[in-house]
Amino acid sequence: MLVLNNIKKIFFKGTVNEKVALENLNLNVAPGDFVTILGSNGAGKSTMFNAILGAYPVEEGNIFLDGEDITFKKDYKRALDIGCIYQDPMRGTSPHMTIEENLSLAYTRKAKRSFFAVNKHDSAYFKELLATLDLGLENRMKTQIGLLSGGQRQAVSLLMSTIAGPKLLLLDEHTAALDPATAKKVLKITTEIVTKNKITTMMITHDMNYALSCGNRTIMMDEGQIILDIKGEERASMTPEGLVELFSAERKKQLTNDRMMFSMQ
Ligand SMILES: Nc1ncnc2c1ncn2[C@@H]1O[C@H](COP(=O)(O)OP(=O)(O)OP(=O)(O)O)[C@@H](O)[C@H]1O
Repeated sequence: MLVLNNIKKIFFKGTVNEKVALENLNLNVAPGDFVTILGSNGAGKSTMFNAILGAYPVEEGNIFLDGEDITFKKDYKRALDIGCIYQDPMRGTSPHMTIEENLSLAYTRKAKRSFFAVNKHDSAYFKELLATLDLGLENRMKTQIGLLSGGQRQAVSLLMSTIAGPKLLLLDEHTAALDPATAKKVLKITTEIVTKNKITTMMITHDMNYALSCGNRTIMMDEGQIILDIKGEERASMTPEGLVELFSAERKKQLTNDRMMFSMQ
């Protein structure tokens, strides 16, 4: 459902600061896949997401979503089909609007309905959705979202990003700024939401354990390319240590000398 075909992205092209961030990047994600993405700092993970989102044009290659070539499609049009949640809980929500107003904005955007006030029917639906988070937020629907904790905000962001049924959900280290217990809870909620709604998902993480425990496929990036792609039985029996060894062998380098920053809590 998502195909990346020979993607190349260069920053500061033709200058002394030229940086090839993605090169020969190929990926084929099947409908319903939940792909976790690992890689060292600067490997190109966020750049890949930005290329999919249309934040900037790519130098070479094509991007297909559900068979449609979206390579030259405007970012705001892609946003109707692709949800994204970032590390910073402040991003993606309107802090001075209430929880229910934020949900309503996300809900009505794709339906091309005007946003005036939250109607009773929608309000009941939002309450039901919030209750599934099990954070008590269904009783705080009139609370400004800026007053919520980081974890609560990320949980609401998950609802906002999935409420209009996106084709693809991109999670860019969306639990990295949360304490370990909250991160675990938000990941549990993430898995529940994407599984229930059958949303094709890609999640960047630096945590090897989460990379293997969430989703059905793990890819590892290095220098703008995918160097490992693990799924099925191989993944089911994979350990974080095994991943490190595989990565190490692939790069023919020892990870101790590497810039990789993986936590193995
Ligand atoms: N907007 C930009 N302008 C210039 N260079 C950029 C830009 N975005 C990314 N880069 C460069 O492209 C390379 C890949 O960066 P990217 O942010 O995709 O890495 P990453 O794998 O997401 O790393 P991290 O784990 O640290 O977030 C890096 O060398 C980075 O400095």
